[in-house]
Amino acid sequence: MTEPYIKANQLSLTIGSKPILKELSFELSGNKIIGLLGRNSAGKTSLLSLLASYRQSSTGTLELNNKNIFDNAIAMEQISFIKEESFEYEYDKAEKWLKDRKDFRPNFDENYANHLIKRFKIPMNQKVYNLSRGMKSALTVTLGLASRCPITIFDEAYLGMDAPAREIFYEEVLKDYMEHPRMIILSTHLISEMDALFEEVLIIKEGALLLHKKTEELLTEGLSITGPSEQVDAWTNGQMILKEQTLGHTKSTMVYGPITAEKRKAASEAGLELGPVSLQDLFIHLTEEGADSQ
Ligand SMILES: Nc1ncnc2c1ncn2[C@@H]1O[C@H](COP(=O)(O)OP(=O)(O)OP(=O)(O)O)[C@@H](O)[C@H]1O
Repeated sequence: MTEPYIKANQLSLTIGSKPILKELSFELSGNKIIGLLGRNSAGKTSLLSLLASYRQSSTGTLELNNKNIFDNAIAMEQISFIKEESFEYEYDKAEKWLKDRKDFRPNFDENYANHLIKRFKIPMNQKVYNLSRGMKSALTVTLGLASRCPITIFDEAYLGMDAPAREIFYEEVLKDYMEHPRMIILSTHLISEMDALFEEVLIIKEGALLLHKKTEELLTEGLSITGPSEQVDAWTNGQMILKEQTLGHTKSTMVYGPITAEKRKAASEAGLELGPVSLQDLFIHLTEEGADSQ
């Protein structure tokens, strides 16, 4: 199949009178791992539900390879949407649950599924509703990874897992993506553990798209600058300031936005210390009430 190309144009979702998603326009193309970041209630699940055709947008368009996604059987075959499930009424054993689903997934790799079952130690002879929350997550994640759909969406499906299990998940996402490239979209608000996975990120805030950038580019636009307060203030004047901390006469300020080579040179000439900012820090401060990106 050709590499996926998703285009959203002025995409909005209103439920009742509540605007949930507000005129989002973006393009996602090619095989890559994409992070969809947003605070609680930002609209991540709502956006992913539109992508997976679980919902129809109120206005705007959403296309896969230039065809409307909603009600499009071809698009449906190419998208796998994995989210945390409570499975309250899932009385089948885990092995039957997985078997019933794999038949609808043409790229499903049984050997790989078995490998994941062993790594996550999923008790496949137990009834699904009886599995622990972490094992339910591991089961859905196994389905998502082993299905090898051209567009695989994980909507915080790994939240129920403990730290070692999440580590396995991150390792497997990366390893399997390298061997079988596809578009993988991971939504999360737990960024520090996952930032190394994302080639690009979309950040949504209160239903609107705050930014969509390559992770590398985003990270070069965040900078912490430390030194004598007056000099730091002079240097950061005119920059978008995300955070300031002062200790005695020393100040550390986090800024965001394009920084010219001359400005960097001026900082080193003034003896100011420039340091990187993590994706998590950028996310926290860019999505704060009152903050606005450029
Ligand atoms: N069916 C619905 N009816 C009314 N409001 C809804 C419905 N579904 C979602 N919302 C609202 O839309 C907003 C976005 O919810 P959504 O689940 O998409 O956010 P999220 O970013 O995935 O949040 P979280 O990280 O907490 O899971 C929330 O305010 C939520 O209450």
